[in-house]
Formats: sequence, C-alpha cells, structure tokens
Amino acid sequence: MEFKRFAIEGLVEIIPRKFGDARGFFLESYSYKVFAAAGIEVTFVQDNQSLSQKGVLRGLHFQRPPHAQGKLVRVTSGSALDVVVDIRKDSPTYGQHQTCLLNTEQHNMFYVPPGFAHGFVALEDNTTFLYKCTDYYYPTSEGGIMWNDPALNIDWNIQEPLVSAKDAVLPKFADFDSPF
Ligand SMILES: Cc1cn([C@H]2C[C@H](O)[C@@H](COP(=O)(O)OP(=O)(O)O[C@H]3O[C@H](C)C(=O)[C@H](O)[C@H]3O)O2)c(=O)[nH]c1=O
Repeated sequence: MEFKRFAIEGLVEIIPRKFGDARGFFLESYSYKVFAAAGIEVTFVQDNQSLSQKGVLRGLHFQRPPHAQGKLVRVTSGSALDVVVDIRKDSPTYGQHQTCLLNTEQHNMFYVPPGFAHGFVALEDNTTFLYKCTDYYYPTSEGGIMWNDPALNIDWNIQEPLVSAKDAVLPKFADFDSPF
C-alpha cells in the first residue's frame, strides 16, 4: 500500500497493491497493522455502502463530537469526486477543501479524519461507494454545510446535481459554527 499526504494535515490517499492474473485481481483494501504503521491508528466500527447514479451529490456531512467520524472511503464500481472541507477551527487550513478522484482503475482510497465535512459526486452510473467509519451513526449528531456555497469555492464539475431534500437546505459556511 502507498500512502500519500496532502497540504491539509490528516488527509491521506491510499493506493493498495493490486495482484492481477488471468482470473482477475486481488487486493487488500484494509489492514490495521499497515495503516497503523503509516500513522492511521484508528478502529473502524461501522461499514457503509451507497449506490449513486451519475450526477448524484451527497454531502457535505459530518457528525459532531463526541460522535465525530473518521472515514475511509472508496468506490468498487463507477467513480466519484470526493470532497472534504477542513472544519477544525484551530486548523491553519480551516475552510479549505481537498478533492480526491476515486475510481476502480487505481482502487484508491481516501482517509478523512474527524473534523472534516465530507461529500462526493458520482461521475458514472452505478457508482458503489463504500466507507468504513470510526464511530456509529448518530442522527442527532449529524451536521452539514451547503455543497455549493460560493465561500467554499469547490469545483464539483457539475451544475445541477441530484441532491436529497436534506442536502438542499444545509447551512452556508458563513452561518456555520463548527463544533470542532
Ligand atoms: C449515514 C447513515 C444513514 N442511514 C440511513 C438514514 C437515512 O434513512 C438513509 C439515507 O441517509 P442519508 O440520506 O443521510 O445518506 P447520505 O446522504 O448518503 O449520507 C452520507 O453522505 C455523506 C457522503 C457522508 O459522508 C455521510 O457519511 C453520510 O451522511 O440511511 C443509516 O442508517 N446509517 C448511516 O450511517
């Protein structure tokens, strides 16, 4: 596994080693030992899966402390532009975002620690999005930021995505008081 870091502290892209042969391929998608050796020593307690058609946008979401979630995300079909916003108030990169293109060529993954709002847009039909979470789902702890807030300056590469009714009315960043 290859671990790549970003200018925004804590974010890591992971590229697994893929063993191809005449049958297809094999890869290890997660190893506590390997991730811990790379500095990602966390325990995942819940795995999630969603299916999205091209143009679906989910996010920007987070769970408030004490149920903030670290997430290890990847796609197993299709592709997605993953987007995270640093909402850690004492971070020098507060309000800045990072994108990561997830696809099934590299089978790359993106580790997003607690303290980020997370979302993605599906770039193809039948995009299967998997993520491991470091805490359980606590709906009363859920928060979000408006995906298309100009203050975030995120280029989603899509004009009119399909979003949930919930995601259509999330607060703007200016009206947002981060719990991190
Ligand atoms: C997140 C979640 C949802 N649900 C139920 C609640 C709803 O009845 C249904 C759909 O939930 P929602 O519309 O919030 O799903 P997404 O919009 O894909 O939310 C996710 O989108 C972005 C990309 C994220 O990073 C979050 O982890 C997560 O909030 O699944 C559960 O039962 N457990 C869960 O962990």
